[in-house]
Amino acid sequence: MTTTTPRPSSWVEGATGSGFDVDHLPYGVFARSGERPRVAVRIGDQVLDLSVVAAADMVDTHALFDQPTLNPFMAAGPEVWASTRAWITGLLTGEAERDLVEPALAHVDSVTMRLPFTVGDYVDFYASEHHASNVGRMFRPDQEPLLPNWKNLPVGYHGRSGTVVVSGTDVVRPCGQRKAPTQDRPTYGPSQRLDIEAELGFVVGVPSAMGERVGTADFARHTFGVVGLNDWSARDIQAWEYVPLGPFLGKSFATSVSAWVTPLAALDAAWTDLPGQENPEVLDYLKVDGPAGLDIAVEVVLDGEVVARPPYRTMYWSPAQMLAHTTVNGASVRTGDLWGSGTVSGPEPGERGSLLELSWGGQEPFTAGGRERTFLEDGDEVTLRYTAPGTGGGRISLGEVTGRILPAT
Ligand SMILES: O=C(O)/C=C/C(=O)CC(=O)CC(=O)O
Ligand SMILES: [Ca+2]
Ligand SMILES: [Mg+2]
Repeated sequence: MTTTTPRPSSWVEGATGSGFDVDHLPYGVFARSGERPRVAVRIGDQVLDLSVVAAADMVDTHALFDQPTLNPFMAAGPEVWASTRAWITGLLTGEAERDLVEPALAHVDSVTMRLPFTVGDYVDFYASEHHASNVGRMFRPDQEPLLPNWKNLPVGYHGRSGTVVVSGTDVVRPCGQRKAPTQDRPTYGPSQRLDIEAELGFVVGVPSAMGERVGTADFARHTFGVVGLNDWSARDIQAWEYVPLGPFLGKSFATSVSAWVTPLAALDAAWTDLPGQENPEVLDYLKVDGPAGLDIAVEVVLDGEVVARPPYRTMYWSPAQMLAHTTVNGASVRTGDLWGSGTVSGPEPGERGSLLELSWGGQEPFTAGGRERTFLEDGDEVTLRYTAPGTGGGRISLGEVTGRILPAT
């Protein structure tokens, strides 16, 4: 892990120790009634309207912030990301432009946060060895838990970008076909095994051309940042439909992402070694140089209680390998492409990132809010929280993802 020099704190009240000081500075899109949505950065519990301060400060990229999505800023590339971060840090730590900044601050609770970027393609991976082994044991009890390809390539599937929603959006219980092994015929109806998947999402900033491969070393040139991600999953629909082409309607009804996108630069102190890929050794295009994993701590909150603490650093496949694999056939990526890490599960029972695993297929209920629980009930609210070491010596809080289950329609 990199050693860090403490950075100055912001003069914004409450920023110090909030997880949202100047060592973090995540971006989002906010709106107030009657106003057009614009790009903001978060400091403490305040949103700073970047469109206003950039125009007043005559920043030459100011037009990137007077936008309803982060896409134009994300496409602008690493030099603009770095100069913007340095400019914002100066505004929020120095006194010189405080008169300009203060009127552009608003409490997060006084604005509505929008989906921060227009999602291009959404791809979801399966990068946790512990999750993949647990699911394998439950879905395919008569086979080896990990299929032969699993340690040779990061397994993934294409999801549905049009149903990616921002944190706080309610999720209607999906209906679909399901067939329990004990039934002769499938039935149709509301999912009875509705679940969460605690994941991280990675967002592409700089596109690549068709025919070009993005190597693992080029990860930071293309990747803008990280969001919290809940890949809601209907296990009964999934278990019946997934053979042989993979998840389809069991996961396409909603995927929630955090309103705040943490730029990669805020994770400089979080890089850590992968758990190890020696047996088998991976092909050359998947090799990584140096620490490629991320030390991000996840919390799953159900019914107001933390029910799991999945550690992202235990993931087998790194984000750089997922991007390299996505483009190794010459497929291009676009600004706004989103890829999910796959469910984050650690080796311990209390580190599992899905209710499927926490309740072992519904057979071993766990407790939350003083009650026995298996899958999601109508009215349940689930929040995923994420923290990582910051470059200032403390921890940063990545954007949380929350969603409530509404009854099937
Ligand atoms: O092994 C299976 O059939 C199960 C696959 C998944 O649940 C896919 C998925 O969303 C992967 C993940 O989030 O890790
Ligand atoms: Ca998933
Ligand atoms: Mg999904």
